Amino acid sequence: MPSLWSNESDGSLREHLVDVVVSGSEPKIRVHDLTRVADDGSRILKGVTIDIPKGMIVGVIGPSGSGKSTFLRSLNRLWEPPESTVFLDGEDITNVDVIALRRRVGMLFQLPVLFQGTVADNVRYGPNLRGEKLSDEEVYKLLSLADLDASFAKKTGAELSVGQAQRVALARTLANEPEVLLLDEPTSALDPISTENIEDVIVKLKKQRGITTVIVSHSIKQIQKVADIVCLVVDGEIVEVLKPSELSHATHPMAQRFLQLSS
Ligand SMILES: Nc1ncnc2c1ncn2[C@@H]1O[C@H](COP(=O)(O)OP(=O)(O)OP(=O)(O)O)[C@@H](O)[C@H]1O
Repeated sequence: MPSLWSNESDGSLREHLVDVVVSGSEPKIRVHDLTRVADDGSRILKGVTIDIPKGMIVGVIGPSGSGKSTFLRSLNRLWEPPESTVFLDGEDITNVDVIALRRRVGMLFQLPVLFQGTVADNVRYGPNLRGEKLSDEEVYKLLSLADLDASFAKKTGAELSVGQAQRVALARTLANEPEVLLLDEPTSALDPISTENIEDVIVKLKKQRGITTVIVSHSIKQIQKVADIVCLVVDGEIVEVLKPSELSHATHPMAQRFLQLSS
């Protein structure tokens, strides 16, 4: 159960991480002993413990069915975690109003689902719910942040490619000014160029806005491109935390096998 701040069993891991972690600062997200038991008694997550530093991009990789999505969904209560297991800025998220939480912790899925209406309507959706009306300029700015030009504002979902729709979904999420982005295989349905666009935007958001990001991906290449640190999940546990450039150093046998097959 590695923590980014300390790892009793592996001093070298701590050394590896010292230069990417801002030592001493409060983590943006703290996950402590998070366990999920399925109805049949099997454990989907087994005591996951990790601190996610503010402003960092954390990649989550691992074999299919290892619990990556369940972990991600627990961070904004799409799956309700037990009390006192997930904290945002030190506050137990089960005590935070769920709508407010999901504004602060936005999420993007594998396939974008746009609401009826235009792209601009979609981008305005969240602010509208709060009684805020975004100007055209504000909509264009959000589209630009997601690498779409202003001409998209009037289009409808039916006129967009999946990659463009995913960027609209991202702009809609960004309209809520999230502090954290959860990305669940956000490019697995996209072509290589759309994939690159989204990857570039993820890195830009970190640099320009300091958004803390957790990205689940099956692409080692993608994780190496965008992530600052990588969590290897095997059978409901985070078995290793590594720098992207050091993935080949993974020691857990299943993690090694997964990495060999994926590279
Ligand atoms: N609501 C649920 N009820 C029971 N079991 C579930 C539920 N959701 C997920 N599981 C099981 O939990 C395990 C982990 O699922 P999860 O989707 O988190 O894995 P994953 O690592 O994201 O997989 P993939 O890479 O294939 O998306 C799987 O065995 C899955 O069948």
